[in-house]
Amino acid sequence: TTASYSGNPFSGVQMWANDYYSSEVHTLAMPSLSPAMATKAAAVAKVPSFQWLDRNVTVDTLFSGTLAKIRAANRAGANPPNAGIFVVYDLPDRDCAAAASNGEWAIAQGGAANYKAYIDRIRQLLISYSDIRTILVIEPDSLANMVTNMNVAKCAGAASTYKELTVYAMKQLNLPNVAMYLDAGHAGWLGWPANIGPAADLFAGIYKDAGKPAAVRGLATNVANYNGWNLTSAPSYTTPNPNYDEIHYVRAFSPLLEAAGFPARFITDTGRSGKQPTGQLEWGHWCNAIGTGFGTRPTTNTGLDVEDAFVWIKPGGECDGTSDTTAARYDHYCGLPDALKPAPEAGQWFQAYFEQLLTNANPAF
Ligand SMILES: O=[N+]([O-])c1ccc(O[C@@H]2O[C@H](CO)[C@@H](O[C@@H]3O[C@H](CO)[C@@H](O[C@@H]4O[C@H](CO)[C@@H](O)[C@H](O)[C@H]4O)[C@H](O)[C@H]3O)[C@H](O)[C@H]2O)cc1
Ligand SMILES: [Mg+2]
Repeated sequence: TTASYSGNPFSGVQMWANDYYSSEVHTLAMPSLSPAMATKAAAVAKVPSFQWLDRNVTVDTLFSGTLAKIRAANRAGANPPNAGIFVVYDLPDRDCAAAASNGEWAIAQGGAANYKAYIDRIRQLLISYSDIRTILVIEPDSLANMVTNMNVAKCAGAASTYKELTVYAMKQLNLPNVAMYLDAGHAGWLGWPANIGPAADLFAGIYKDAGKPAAVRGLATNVANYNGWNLTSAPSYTTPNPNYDEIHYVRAFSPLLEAAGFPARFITDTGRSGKQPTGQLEWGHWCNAIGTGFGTRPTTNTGLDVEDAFVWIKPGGECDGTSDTTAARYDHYCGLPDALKPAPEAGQWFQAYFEQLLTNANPAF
C-alpha cells in the first residue's frame, strides 16, 4: 500500500493541507483583508502545514477527522496520494523552560498516565488508518530543553518523565505507515558548539533506549523558529556561532549522530523563515518575532542528501504566546521590544502576525 515505505517518507506522496488551518485563514484572516491581500491569503491556506495535537481532545476530533478526509481524498484518486502531517505535543509539564505554551497536564497530577493514554489513542487511529502514510513531529522543545535547561527546576524535575514518555511514544507509534522526527531545537539553540555534542549524545541515547525503531526517521529542526536554511552571510545576532543557519546545524549535527549510532535524517520548518535577517534583537528571542515572513514552500527538493524535506510545522498566524503581563501563561519573552504586540494566547489566531508573514513572504504570494 502507499502507506508503507522505505527511505524518505515524503517521497511518492503529497502533504495534506488540513482544513483547520484553512478555516482559520478563511474565517479569521481574510474578512478584514484588502481584496489583493485576501487573494494571497487564500493561497496560503492551500500550503500544507502540520496539524498540532496540542490537547487530548483534538485526537478524537481533529486528528481522526483529518485522517478520514485524507482517506476520502486518496480513495477518490488523489495522485500522488496524500500523507498526513501532525505534531504530537502534550507532554505533562510541557514547555518546561517557558510559560507561554504550558499544556493541560502536570506530572504531579498523574500527567504521565494521561500522556500514555493519549499516545495509545493516537496509535489506535494510526492502525485504523494504516492505509495513510503519516508523518509525526514528536514534542517540540522537550528534549532540547533537556540539553540546555537542566538548571531550570521545572525542566530538571521533568527530565526522567520526558525521556520515559518520549521512548514510550517512539515504541507505540513505531508502525509501518508512520515516520517520526524528534524535535531538535534549531541552530541558535542546540547548534551552539557547546550544545551540539551533548545533544547528539542525548538523541542517540533515546533512539537506542527505544530500540532503534524503524519508524523513527530522524530529527525536526527550527520548529516554531525563524532561522534561514542556507544564508549567504550570518545575521549579526548569530555571532559567534559558526552554525548560523539550519544547513550548517544539520551538516554539523549529522556526523555526530551517525557516530553515536543514530543515522538521522532531517526536516526543517521554513514556515516563518522567509525574511533574513529577521527583526530579532537577540537570537534567543523566540516569541512572536517581528520582521519575519512565510518562507520556502514545503518540498523534498532540499539540495542536501540528509535533509528529507522543508516543511511548514508551526502554522503561520497562530500565536507563540500572550503579551498580557497579567496572564497565567505570560512569558517575558513575549513582552520584549522585538515581539509583536498585543498578542493573544499561544495557539490563538494572531491577525497582525499573519499579515506580517504575508507581507514579508519569500517567495511572495
Ligand atoms: O556567545 N556565545 O558563545 C554563546 C554561547 C552559548 C549561548 O547559550 C545559548 O543561547 C541560546 C540563545 O542564543 C539559547 O537558545 C535558546 O534557548 C531557548 C530555551 O532556553 C529557546 O526558547 C524556546 O524556543 C522555542 C521556539 O524555538 C519555544 O517554543 C520555547 O517555548 C522556548 O522556550 C530559544 O529558541 C533558543 O534560541 C541556548 O539555550 C543557549 O545554550 C549563547 C551565546
Ligand atoms: Mg513555543
